[in-house]
Amino acid sequence: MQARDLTVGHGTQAVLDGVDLTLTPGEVTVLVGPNGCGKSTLLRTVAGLLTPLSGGVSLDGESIRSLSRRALSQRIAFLPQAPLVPAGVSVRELVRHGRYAHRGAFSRHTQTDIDAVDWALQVSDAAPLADRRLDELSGGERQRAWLATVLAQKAGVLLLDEPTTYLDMRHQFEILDVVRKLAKEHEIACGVVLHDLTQAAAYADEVVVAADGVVAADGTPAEVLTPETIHHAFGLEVSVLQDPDTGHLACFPRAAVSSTS
Ligand SMILES: Nc1ncnc2c1ncn2[C@@H]1O[C@H](COP(=O)(O)OP(=O)(O)OP(=O)(O)O)[C@@H](O)[C@H]1O
Repeated sequence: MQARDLTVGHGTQAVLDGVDLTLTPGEVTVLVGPNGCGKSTLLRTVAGLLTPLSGGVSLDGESIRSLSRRALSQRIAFLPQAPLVPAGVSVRELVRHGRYAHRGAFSRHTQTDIDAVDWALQVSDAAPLADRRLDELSGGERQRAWLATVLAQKAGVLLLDEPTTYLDMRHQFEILDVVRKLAKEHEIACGVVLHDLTQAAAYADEVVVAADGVVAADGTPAEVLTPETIHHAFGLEVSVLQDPDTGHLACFPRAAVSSTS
């Protein structure tokens, strides 16, 4: 997936300008930035849910504007930040909806659909919840059900807006492990919004930092997650240290800039 010279926003109001973004099969790209900088707006735009103010998005060289909604859903799976919870729907029924793009509205589920739903429930650790009603689950349980739904879509591009919200620490890491494994083993191009810079450093091949209406930096975690860039984007002084066991970077906040100046 490629976005070139993209301006995204709402109505006539631009939020991010001049964005070049490439999501590559087999790689996890993590989008970070302060609240309100435009991460969700960008993700929704490359998912085809918002029209860019200028520029365009293409999949394998084909503009996404030329694709029908169904064709787009076969190729791009998108998990929004706070999906609306349908009343009375079981987790398995919800996850089955993830297969909608692959079958007609009135056709029956094939064995491929059933296998995809079972697999998605399994890898999201949502299988024990399959027969529970979605509106009766905790925030974290519900998040795993939603994740299973987009995984069942089996699209080549996976876009996740803060998928670790509500999850306890173990499930946060498990979900990010699943995302990374999917990218590496199934050649899926993953774009993920995260707030935790240490998680971004551990799971991203590429980090994109949005701030002040533009992409302020992009590159590998080591190139991007520097005290200078973080200071510029978040107004926060941090120490960036390397975990001697994993080699991953970890960010330790020291002080918000406004409180030290
Ligand atoms: N539907 C909308 N209509 C008008 N403005 C919007 C709409 N949705 C978001 N905005 C505005 O667009 C800007 C970017 O919002 P967006 O949700 O993309 O930020 P974000 O980086 O994802 O934030 P957060 O980290 O808080 O989730 C904000 O100023 C927000 O108020």
